[in-house]
Amino acid sequence: MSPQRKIAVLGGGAWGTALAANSRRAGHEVTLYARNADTVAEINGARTNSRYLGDVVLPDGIRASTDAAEVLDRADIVLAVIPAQSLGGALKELRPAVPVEAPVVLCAKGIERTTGRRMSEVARDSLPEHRIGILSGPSFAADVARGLPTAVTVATEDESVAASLARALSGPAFRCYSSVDVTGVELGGAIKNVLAIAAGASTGRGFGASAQAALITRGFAELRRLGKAVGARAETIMGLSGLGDLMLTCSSPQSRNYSYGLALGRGEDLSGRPLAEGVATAPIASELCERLSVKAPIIDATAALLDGKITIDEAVEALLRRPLKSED
Ligand SMILES: NC(=O)C1=CN([C@@H]2O[C@H](COP(=O)(O)OP(=O)(O)OC[C@H]3O[C@@H](n4cnc5c(N)ncnc54)[C@H](O)[C@@H]3O)[C@@H](O)[C@H]2O)C=CC1
Ligand SMILES: O=C(CO)COP(=O)(O)O
Repeated sequence: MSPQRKIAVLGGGAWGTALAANSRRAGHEVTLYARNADTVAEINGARTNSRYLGDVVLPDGIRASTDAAEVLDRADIVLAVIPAQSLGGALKELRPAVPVEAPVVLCAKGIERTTGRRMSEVARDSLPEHRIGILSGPSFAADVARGLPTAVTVATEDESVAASLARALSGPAFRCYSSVDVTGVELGGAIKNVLAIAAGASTGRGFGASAQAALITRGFAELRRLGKAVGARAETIMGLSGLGDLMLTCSSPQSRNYSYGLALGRGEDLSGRPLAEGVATAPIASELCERLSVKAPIIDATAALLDGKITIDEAVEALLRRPLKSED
């Protein structure tokens, strides 16, 4: 076990709470910042976060607060678990309270809709003096909060910082691999959400398991091409944060993105659903592919579908009618 550190978690949703539970099980002092006073009271009192994690009981000793400065005071490691589209603004606001020595590990999966920036680019702008890391991989919050076995990747540009973060964040059932490929790790997490919406929509519409497998595999080819274009390592795209997370997210209704796609495919009402990061990431991922001349028909079709420009039937028909080509 690594020496005890103080870990400050920013964000009191499903993933922030699950990572706080994991950090506590790994033996650290853990504080958690949530904006909602009821959430804070529930975590500190009943040791639950029922809105996001049902009846899962959290380990003893997590101290939640609505006071970000108190949570961040003397932190050795900061886990930023704020949704992708809010991350930049939140970090800018919190900047004076974030200790400069503490690496800031970003745990959101998305691309900023208005700028096309990946999470590390967003954070470097908001926190220019801090070391920035990414944590990503196949990991449902409910599984991690319950202490079920999980493996993820933690990346920073500095190899020794990545290794030290992986040691610190690994817990009894949570295994962190380290990486220096920040771009690759964050890209996989963002794109798999878009592809999960596509897979869910196809299945929800009744196109069957073969179509779903084809979408996942050809979607993965798009991720590989995009990864190459932005300088990600092929091994990373093949790893936990790429292929691993794609497999998980595209195959389980536990995923909010896959479930969003399922509901879309079934023609259900989409209002008031839980966070599905792929909805905001799809259009900007499609734009990014176009800008980089990366062929990404599934990402493009998902963006068009979400925008109401085409129906699922039209999207699938257009994908099937593309000129035949060699498999690459
Ligand atoms: N839930 C999961 O299984 C996993 C989620 N993630 C990623 O983690 C990120 C967060 O997801 P969840 O925690 O699951 O979402 P969630 O919807 O459960 O919670 C989001 C939390 O962020 C808070 N928040 C929003 N804007 C904020 C701001 N400006 N300042 C402070 N707090 C703010 C909300 O109040 C809420 O408590 C997403 O990017 C998601 O893709 C990654 C791995 C697993
Ligand atoms: O990122 C996740 C699993 O690794 C969680 O996926 P959803 O956000 O689709 O629930």
